[in-house]
Order: sequence, then C-alpha cells, then structure tokens
Amino acid sequence: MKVVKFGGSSLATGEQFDKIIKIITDDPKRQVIVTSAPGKRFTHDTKVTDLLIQYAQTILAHQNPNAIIQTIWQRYAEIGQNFALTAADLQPLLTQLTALATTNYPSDAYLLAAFKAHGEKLNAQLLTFVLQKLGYTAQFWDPQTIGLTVTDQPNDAEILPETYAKLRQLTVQPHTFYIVPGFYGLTSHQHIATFSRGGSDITGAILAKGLNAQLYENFTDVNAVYAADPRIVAQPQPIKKMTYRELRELSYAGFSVFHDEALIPTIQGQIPINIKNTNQPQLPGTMIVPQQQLQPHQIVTGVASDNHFAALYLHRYLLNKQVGFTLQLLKIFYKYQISYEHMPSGIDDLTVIFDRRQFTPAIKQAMCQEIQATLQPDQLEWIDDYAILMVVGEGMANKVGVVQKIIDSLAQNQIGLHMINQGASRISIMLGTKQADAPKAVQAIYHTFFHEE
Ligand SMILES: Nc1ncnc2c1ncn2[C@@H]1O[C@H](COP(=O)(O)OP(=O)(O)O)[C@@H](O)[C@H]1O
Ligand SMILES: N[C@@H](CC(=O)OP(=O)(O)O)C(=O)O
Repeated sequence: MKVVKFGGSSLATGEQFDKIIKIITDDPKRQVIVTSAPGKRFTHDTKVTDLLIQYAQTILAHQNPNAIIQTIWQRYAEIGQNFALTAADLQPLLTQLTALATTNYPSDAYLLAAFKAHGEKLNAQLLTFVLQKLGYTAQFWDPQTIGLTVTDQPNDAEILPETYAKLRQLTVQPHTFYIVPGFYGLTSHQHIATFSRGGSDITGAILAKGLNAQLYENFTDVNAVYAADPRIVAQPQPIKKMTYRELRELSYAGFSVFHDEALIPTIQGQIPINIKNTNQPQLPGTMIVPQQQLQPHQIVTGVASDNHFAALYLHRYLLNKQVGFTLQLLKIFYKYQISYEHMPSGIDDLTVIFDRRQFTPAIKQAMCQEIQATLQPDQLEWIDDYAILMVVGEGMANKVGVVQKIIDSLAQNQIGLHMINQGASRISIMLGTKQADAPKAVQAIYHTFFHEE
C-alpha cells in the first residue's frame, strides 16, 4: 500500500482533480490519499488557506463574513461542478464552512487553527464525494476518528506518539480509497490544531509510518527536487536520488518543496519517499532513501537559502573563562519561550541564531534589555538582516577542500560571510550572509559545484 499526498497546486481546480483521479486509479496500491486545501490556480491567485485566515480575521474583528465565505465557497463549488455534483450534494460542506463563524473556541489561536484546517477538511470530503460519484469506493478518514493526536500548540502542533498505536489498528480494505485531510490533528482536549504552514506533507509522513506503507508519494508541481530552488537558479539539475538527512537539511534551509518536519516520521519508519509532478506523473521524480542506499556521485547534492532568521551577537572579553554565561543567556531565552537554531562561538564572542518569526518588537526589546542588564556584554548587536545558506551532500563527508571552494566562489562575487559552520555529520556546511546576498551566493555556489565538475 502507498500513501499519496497531493499539494495545493495539485488540487486547485476541477481539471487538477481529473489528473489526480487518473493518478490514484492507475495504481491499485495508491489507497491512502492525503489532501491539501485548494492552492493557487495562477501566479497571483490566493490559496484557500490564506482565504480562511482572512475569514478568521473577519470574525475576530466582528465584521460581516458573507463576502469572504462566498469567495471561499466558489473554490469548492467550481470543483464540485466539474463532476456534476449538485448544490444538495455539496450542502454538508457549505454548512461546515458557515458554521465556523458561530462555533466557540478556547482561544483566538484555536479559532484560527480550526478555520485554517477546514481548507483541507472540506477538500478531503469533496474528493470523497467526487470519487463516490464516479463509482469508486471511497471513505473520508477524519483525523479525529483515526486518532491523529497532536500537542496543544494550536498553529504549530507536533504529533503525539499515541497516534501511531491508533493508526496501527486501522485496516485498509482492498479496492477502497481512504481520503485524509492533511495539515491538522486534534489535541487531547479534542480541539483542532494545525502543523506549521505546508504541513500536509507531515500528515502524509505520519500516515506512511503509522500504516507501514511501502512508499510515500508526494505529488507537487515540479518534476523533481532540484539541486537549487528553481526560482533562484534557472534550470537547476534535478536530483534523482538523495538521502533523508540531505533533504532534511535542505528543506530546513529553504527547499519548500517538502516540509522539513515531514522527514522525521519517514526516517523513523524507514519509508522511502518519491516526490513527483501531478502534471507529469510519468516522470520518475526524486527518490528519498536511507543513507546506505545511496552511492554519492557528486560532492554537493544541493544548495539552499532561507531568510527567516535573525541573530544576536554578544561580545565580552574573557567570555571563555566565565562560568555560566551561556546558561544565563539560555535561561532568558527560556523565559521568553524562544528556541534557538544555532550558536556559533569564539573566544570572546557568541552569536545566537534563531527563527525571526517567533519575535514581536516588544519581546525583542524586553529580551535585549534583560540580556544587557544580566550579562553585561561589552557589545550586544541584534542582526535582523540574516540569511542562512546550506550546502549539503553525502559526497562531502570525506572530501578535502570543499569549504575552500565555497569561500573562493563567494569571494569572487564580493559576498561577505557572517558565519560558517560545518555540521558534525560532515554532510552540510552552513553559511550566514546578508539577505540581499543570499540568492547571489546560492547561484555562485551552485555554478561552482555543478558546472565545474
Ligand atoms: N530545490 C527545489 N526543488 C523543487 N522545487 C523547489 C525547490 N525549492 C523550492 N521549490 C519550490 O517548491 C514548490 C513546490 O512546493 P509547494 O508550493 O509547497 O507545493 P504543493 O502545493 O504541491 O505542496 C515549487 O513550485 C518550487 O517553486
Ligand atoms: N494548506 C496548508 C498546508 C499545506 O501543506 O499546503 P500545500 O500542500 O499547498 O503546501 C498551507 O497552505 O500551508
């Protein structure tokens, strides 16, 4: 049995639904289908998830939601009409969409989560109706009834381990499709909580592990995972095969084609992943496999960059001899519930790099004041203009001179570095640059490793 996830672009229109139905009916092993919410139909279109966020904001502002409900509803109705579903057939979906406005939620954050989750919840039910109308046996698997249980973080939830025991009890009958909405689960108090944005990939991975699928197929709108983001490098090289840990590092640093957290269940379950294009399903796509199944042919597999970081730089003479400095610093981070990503240090200085999206201006100011007062650094600098680049490859592990090549290519392009750090696994090198330099840096490194070898 295969778990198959379709991204928002693959489910954006009736025409796209036609393609995905052809895909799932072409292979009898494609039985568990995970849906995203309808995505963009054209470049400047709005994803249904973003429309649902607008709907939630309308309710929170006590404004009339009729117009936004209509806009959202049109997206589903259009798809339904493609399959001759009647207004009566679709009524249960419209009822759920409008009921969102009058339901009680434990907090505004849970309200937002429930609204967002309905993008996938309605789409999964719509696909179930369509398949049934076409004469297939299809069943909607509600995350609540299958036991997809998550932590109490309404918009950034994580899966709880008891989910897997529940999933193991499910049976997949032959000749039946099971349609599961991606992106959310239920907390132990039965409130809807979503994963972070792009999180339908995570649902697919959880199901693939929990049901012990032979393969997790992830259908999107590109032919493969490329060695660089195609929006940064023109016609980058497609990657045929890569390891879980390579994709995890690259997704973490900007390869938005697959959610970095979705790698974890697949690694735990050792489920291979195949990333494929809904619009060109005959192409092989990219296979993601365990380390032992890959013989690296080149040094670098991919180079990624992401801008959602910021850094705090602290300088203090004799920092190396001061007991408890880092402990005090991390206690302040803990107090403000801020997680950090990396902490490169020198003799007299320390940089903490974190996800900028965790901060409000008020938290930033309060934390800086407290760090200044408690630790009295000689210098404290907040660096908002921070991008992280990740150069990744299993082939880098035993190779001498890779760092030199990277630095030379950046120097030739007059790109300065905030930081350079080689991961303990030796399959990745992380670089910090100014945000404006990041695309140029990706291009320079890509061309060094992919055009000179
Ligand atoms: N290295 C990469 N290889 C392929 N696509 C990438 C890469 N980095 C970023 N992307 C982007 O990821 C997009 C697909 O992810 P996403 O929009 O989340 O798809 P979906 O709607 O199918 O979930 C591609 O259209 C592409 O612009
Ligand atoms: N619809 C959600 C979750 C998701 O995974 O979407 P997509 O498959 O379109 O990236 C979002 O937009 O964040």
